[in-house]
Amino acid sequence: MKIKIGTRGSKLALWQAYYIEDKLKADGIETEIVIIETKGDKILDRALSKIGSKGVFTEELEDQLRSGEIDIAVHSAKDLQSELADDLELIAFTEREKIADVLVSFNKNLSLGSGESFVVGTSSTRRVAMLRHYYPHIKIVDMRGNLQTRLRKLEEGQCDALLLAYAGVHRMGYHEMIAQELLTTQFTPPVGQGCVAIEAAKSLSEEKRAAIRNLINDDVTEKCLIAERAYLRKLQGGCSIPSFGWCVAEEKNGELALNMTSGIISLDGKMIVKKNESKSAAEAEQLGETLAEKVLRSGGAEILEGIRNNIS
Ligand SMILES: NCc1[nH]cc(CCC(=O)O)c1CC(=O)O
Repeated sequence: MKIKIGTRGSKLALWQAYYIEDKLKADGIETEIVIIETKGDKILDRALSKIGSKGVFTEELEDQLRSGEIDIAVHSAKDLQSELADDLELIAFTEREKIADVLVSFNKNLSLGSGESFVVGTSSTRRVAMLRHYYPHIKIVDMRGNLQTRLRKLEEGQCDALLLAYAGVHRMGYHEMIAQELLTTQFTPPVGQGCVAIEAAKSLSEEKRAAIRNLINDDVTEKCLIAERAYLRKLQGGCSIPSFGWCVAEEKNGELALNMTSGIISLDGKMIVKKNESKSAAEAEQLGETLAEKVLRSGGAEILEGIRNNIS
């Protein structure tokens, strides 16, 4: 059996693809990595929220899944749309690593809470809004591009620090530049952060599908991701909406219990809705949906409408 692994060409994407490849190879499966450039990789001069359309980082990969050019596509779970086309599915989720956001800088003494004002580069609407909400004295500059591009901009002095996901920083080996790990109570992560997901066409052979699931999937992470993605789907927020959703699993009396915190924040950081709820792992999907309903009912719908008017 040979499994063809499709991936974007960024260093982070390649790290993830090799990570998956290693797990398959360890079981004697033959693999091939196919690098595919997406629209999101090509267009670097516009804010992502302005390119706007769904799937700018996934469309080309999905076309090749359908044609059988590749068997699986490897993604950061965070970058995936909440709804996939009917002929595609997510067949595995890797065990999640630390989900926090981190402040990365050449100056390790920087801290958001110090009261000192400095310039943070980020392009994530969620991070911008949370900075405005919790740390209004911080100046923000828009910073797109892959991790290496952003670090170069940091080096050139376009900002004093970057706000990034620990997972990416760790995978790229920039660990020692972490000045501060942010509190998850403030910077609650977005749906999927820290997890690698495997996408496949439903037409993939059962033999391959089973082998991949068996070697890659972490059952506990999968439950959490099902809840988180149900939240995102019900909220109808794309990846450019500053929503967040983080589900944690815990063994309780021999049963897996899920606890999830999710919400949405206005772009200016002035309004934030955050809700928490628990359910059994068997009700993962309902957990996400219930939370979305709660968030929407408690002011989330108004925030979402404001954001839509602003972005379009
Ligand atoms: N949107 C870019 C992106 N997609 C996945 C990661 C990091 C890895 C992860 O969260 O799994 C990053 C970089 C970042 O947000 O700092």
